[in-house]
Amino acid sequence: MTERITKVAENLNVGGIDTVKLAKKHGTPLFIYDINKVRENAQAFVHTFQRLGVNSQVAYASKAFSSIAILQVVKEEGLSLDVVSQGELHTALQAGFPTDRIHMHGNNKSIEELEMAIENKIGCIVVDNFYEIELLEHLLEKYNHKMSVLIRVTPGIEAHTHDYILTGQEDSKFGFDLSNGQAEQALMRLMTNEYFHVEGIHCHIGSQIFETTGFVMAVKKLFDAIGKWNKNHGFIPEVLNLGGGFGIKYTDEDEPRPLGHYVEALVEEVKEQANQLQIPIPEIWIEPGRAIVGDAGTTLYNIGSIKEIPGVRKYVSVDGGMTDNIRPALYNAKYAAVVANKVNEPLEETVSIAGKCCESGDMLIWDLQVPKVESGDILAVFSTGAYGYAMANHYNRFPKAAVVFVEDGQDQLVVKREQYNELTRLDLPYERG
Ligand SMILES: Cc1ncc(COP(=O)(O)O)c(C=O)c1O
Ligand SMILES: N[C@@H](CCCC[NH3+])C(=O)O
Repeated sequence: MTERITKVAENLNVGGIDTVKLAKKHGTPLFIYDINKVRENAQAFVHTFQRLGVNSQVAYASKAFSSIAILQVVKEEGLSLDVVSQGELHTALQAGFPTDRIHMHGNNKSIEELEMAIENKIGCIVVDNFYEIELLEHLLEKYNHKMSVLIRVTPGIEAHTHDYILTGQEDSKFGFDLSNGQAEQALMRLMTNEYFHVEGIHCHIGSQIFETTGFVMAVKKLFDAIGKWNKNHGFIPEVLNLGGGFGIKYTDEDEPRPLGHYVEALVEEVKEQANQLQIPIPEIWIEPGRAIVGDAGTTLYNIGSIKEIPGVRKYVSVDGGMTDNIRPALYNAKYAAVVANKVNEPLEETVSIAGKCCESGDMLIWDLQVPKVESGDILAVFSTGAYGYAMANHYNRFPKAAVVFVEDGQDQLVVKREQYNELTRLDLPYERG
């Protein structure tokens, strides 16, 4: 899939390391991240902004994969961070992430979450709804703290992606609607309260989007509003946060643009629109998650049972599934994979890769071309770095997989495999009477 994933001798090699050896050393299922690829993805965004001479922040959307180690890498690359919960903020603090570069999202932020954000003086809160404004009005006064905020708006854009990961359309649980005036009401309420510094506007149109058209349309819609708000309230945004959503390659059917291409399209449109309105070019922020870590991740599984139904299908079961990658079951997401210990062998058969959960829908890949597979082979599924470990669950009480980073020929365990006693650590015995 990437140039770093090479076929050396008989085995698949990722980041300079033989994946079959990694599977033996760390066990399976195993997430491996090619850290040089993470760095390369981050810099593709950062360098393009620098080349275009625009002030920017590239905030990693940590929902894609949050762990102390990955946030340390992201910090080293100079990115900012998007968190959507106390748990994600806690992880960021544990990783020593500079709090002034943390932005908080959420469509139902709790008092505790907001207090944690205020107490840690995070860089900004992306305000989502009127209930949140009310909570913040009380809390900021109580803490006597002035908070930088962005107003999250829904621009009414239907990007071309799966319905469940669309967010910019009018009928959405996120943000203030632009067309019905709610966004303007929110702006006025925030601008007239001394505890808020309204830095700008945020919008996110969805995830795994390839075309630049949706992003460009969103910028146009934002500037329509800015023009109006400028006239009505003298509002000039210092920041435009255009969210994440930049698509990556999962299979050969996907044709994403180079990451810098999305930045170029956004910057060009923002510059043009700002010039038309005769306002200074705002700082442009983006929030990629998938595009930073997605194609840097590969999952290794051990192949166990193989069931052939003559004339129908061959099911090849692996020792993970919807517990470590729920995306195929949830979004019908497609993945590419190879048998890691047989990468040089000719493709001989078509099989379907099943997970081990007690669900017929727990299928990772339908109709995959492979060499002759046998129990004990190692399957490597590509581009699992985003929303894989992050959405892992305990269905059927399977422990969570381990995560290993590979970089310059070295491997490092960064998230331990969960143990059975950890699965029951919150359980209390039943006591009658
Ligand atoms: C507000 C917001 N920002 C950023 C992201 C990251 O999206 P992606 O991982 O597709 O870049 C999401 C998720 O879709 C999001 O909801
Ligand atoms: N979790 C989703 C994307 C939604 C991202 C968060 N808004 C996925 O796996 O594709």
